[in-house]
Amino acid sequence: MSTTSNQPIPNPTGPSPPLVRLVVKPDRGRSLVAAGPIKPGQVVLVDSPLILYPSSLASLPLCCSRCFRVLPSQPFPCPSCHVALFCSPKCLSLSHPHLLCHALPSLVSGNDTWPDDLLFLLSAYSLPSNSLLQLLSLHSNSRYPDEQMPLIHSQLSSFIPPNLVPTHFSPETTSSLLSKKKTNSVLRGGRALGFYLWASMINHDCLPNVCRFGNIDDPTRENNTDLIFRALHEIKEGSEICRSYVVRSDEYRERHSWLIEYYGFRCKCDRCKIESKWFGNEGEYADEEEELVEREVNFPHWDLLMRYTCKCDGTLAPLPPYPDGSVSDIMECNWCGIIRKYEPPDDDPF
Ligand SMILES: C[S@@+](CC[C@H](N)C(=O)[O-])C[C@H]1O[C@@H](n2cnc3c(N)ncnc32)[C@H](O)[C@@H]1O
Repeated sequence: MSTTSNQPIPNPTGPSPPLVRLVVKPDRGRSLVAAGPIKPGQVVLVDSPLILYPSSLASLPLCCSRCFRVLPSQPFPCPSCHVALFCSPKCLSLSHPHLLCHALPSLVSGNDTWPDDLLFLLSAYSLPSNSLLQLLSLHSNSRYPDEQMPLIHSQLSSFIPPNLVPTHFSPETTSSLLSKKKTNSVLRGGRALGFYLWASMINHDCLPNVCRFGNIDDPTRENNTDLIFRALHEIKEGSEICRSYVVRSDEYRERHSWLIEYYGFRCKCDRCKIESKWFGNEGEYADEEEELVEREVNFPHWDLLMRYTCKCDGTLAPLPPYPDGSVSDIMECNWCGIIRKYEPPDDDPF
């Protein structure tokens, strides 16, 4: 059962009309579903970051503070803080979050306990009010430790001059912002963390039907910080769009602990229903032999898993359909970038 939301999905650089709509499901909250039939390889969603900020102080000398590409040998320093560096006059002119800019000289020379959280908070509080509220609307299932909150908020206050105090600045907002990090932040290129409003609405399945592309270092993409979601196979109208929050080749037990720890839910997808019974889990199978028979004979998802798993453990998705609408049989890995023709999996799964 689901409730249709009237909330439109603005997707300026994505498919038009949008291929997804937002619904609310009783067991998992906001969810994206296919607004019509979706073809294998089709771009389902393109999402730009609400914020993107350096994941640590160590990232600052390595990457552009605007686009987060690796810096050239002659970068352009920020004329205000002299700490942030930019890769081009264009990125320099677009600059970086104003509160972060103000705080960076003290932050890099100080000895704060939580510099990474301060980088996030200063970037978030620099957002225009409506974007900050969008960030605050994201789901979270963990609370920042209450005992650390007064200290981190007072450290944060010391970096914000009285004339720049943002509208929603308060210990409650700070606490709420920090609680969003674990469930929603996306690491980009190992050096920046981003929050993406619509991508954050995509729920999990251990047999996902979309995967995420978007190499931040791709020199051919102007919007290099966008995330692009492509369909792995055909998706029927009304079906939920799901990505995998875990490494898909991981065993049930690892997937289960990760999902509980980071996302606070127990996955009940078709794959988990079967694998949870395997030997060593909560299992029905009394011994390893019985389990191996089950894995080889009765695991209906083997072909699906193999077809879309690259040797590097990344996910393979078909290239977007050709202009005439025909589907490509060329697969691209979202992790190592390899492009190869679809090869049927070996017979022997193990
Ligand atoms: C990134 S958010 C996804 C959007 C979220 N449903 C919302 O309402 O904003 C992740 C959260 O969605 C829920 N979720 C995602 N996939 C789920 C699933 N397969 N089963 C149950 N809950 C799920 C969990 O609460 C998880 O912490």
